Amino acid sequence: MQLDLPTLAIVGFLCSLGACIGFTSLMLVLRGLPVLRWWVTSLWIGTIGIILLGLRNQIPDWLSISVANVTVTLASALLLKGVALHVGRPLRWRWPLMLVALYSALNIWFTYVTPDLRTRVVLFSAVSVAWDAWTVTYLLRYAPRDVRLSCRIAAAIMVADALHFAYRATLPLNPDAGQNAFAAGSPIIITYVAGIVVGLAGYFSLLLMVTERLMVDLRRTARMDSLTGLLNRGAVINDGVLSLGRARQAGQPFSLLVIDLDYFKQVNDTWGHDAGDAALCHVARMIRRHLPEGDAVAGRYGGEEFVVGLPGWSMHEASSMAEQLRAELADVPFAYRGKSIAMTTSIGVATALDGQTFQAIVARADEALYQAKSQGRNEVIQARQA
Ligand SMILES: Nc1nc2c(ncn2[C@@H]2O[C@H](COP(=O)(O)OP(=O)(O)OP(=O)(O)O)[C@@H](O)[C@H]2O)c(=O)[nH]1
Repeated sequence: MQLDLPTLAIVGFLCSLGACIGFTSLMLVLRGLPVLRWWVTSLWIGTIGIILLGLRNQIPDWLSISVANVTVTLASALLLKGVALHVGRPLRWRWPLMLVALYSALNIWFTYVTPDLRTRVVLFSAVSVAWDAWTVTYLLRYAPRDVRLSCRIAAAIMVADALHFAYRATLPLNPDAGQNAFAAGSPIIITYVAGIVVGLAGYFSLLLMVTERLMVDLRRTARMDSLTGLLNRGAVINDGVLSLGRARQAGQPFSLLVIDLDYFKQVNDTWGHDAGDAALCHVARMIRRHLPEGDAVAGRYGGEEFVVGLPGWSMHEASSMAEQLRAELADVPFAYRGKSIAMTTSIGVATALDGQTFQAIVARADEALYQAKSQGRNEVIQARQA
């Protein structure tokens, strides 16, 4: 088998083209994922650059050298923009464009002013290492915890890419290479093969990042109450059980509130269902404001019923938070489209007894809540501690 440079260039081009087609299809299917737009644009522009580089001696030099190199480095800038967006640290154009401009100027200088292929090869490798290092910094420094694994894998692949370019940068320095850096023989062939392998791994790492992000979003959506943004019933039970377990292990108390709006049917009947929805969101916001940092669990347990789990909180502390919530809601009418909607709430409070399950604590808080309802509503009642 003959592994010559033109053959490897064609293989590289075909891989790149395949990635363009694959990622463009993915972008069409996952409409609305902005990072994919950056990455797909980067892949197409990079592929155009590879085509132009491959047409050396068949098209004018200004196309196969200058435009081709600028195009390839622009593709790296677009990839970086996508990565920055993916990790939630959008990057301004100014610095990437300055690197593109600096590299382009040097490339043009060593093509037309003092032509030197060896310097151009070193420059190309150096700027590729710079892009890799910049992108790795974003991936490792800013990746949110929930998508960190795929970002770390992508960073590792980029480090491999940087290493292969660093090695390639040393090849023209070999005295045997003369003005024809590509005459360096098998070492340059090895870097081309490595480039193709790392490139393919790089495409998969982009796919991995997109997949992990989608999985995280899917899990979050499955756990969320779509109206209020709090946890839904299933997630409250799931997280509540875990939170109770952790509190027990740490020898801490665990208290729980069940909050139910009073005469909520009347809110719907009087002001309309949209106003009812807005009122539920208003209560959710209020609950969120009162939540302590850390392990607390808050969710919508039923139609107009909310549950708040408070690990480390005693009955006394939980009751005083419940009283603040009740008073705040009763004292400040909810403003909705110029209307003022008065609302009150009844709250049951319970603290975990020895060995009691999460659901059993909810049931005890629920009993206290119904006592509050039967006593006239707008009240906080503590569950019996026996
Ligand atoms: N707007 C809106 N209303 C809801 C939602 N879920 C449940 N409800 C309404 O909440 C009301 C609950 O009514 P009831 O169970 O009679 O309770 P209530 O009127 O609050 O009376 P008490 O709890 O006894 O004070 C019903 O009218 C439901 O239609 C929702 O997501 N949005």
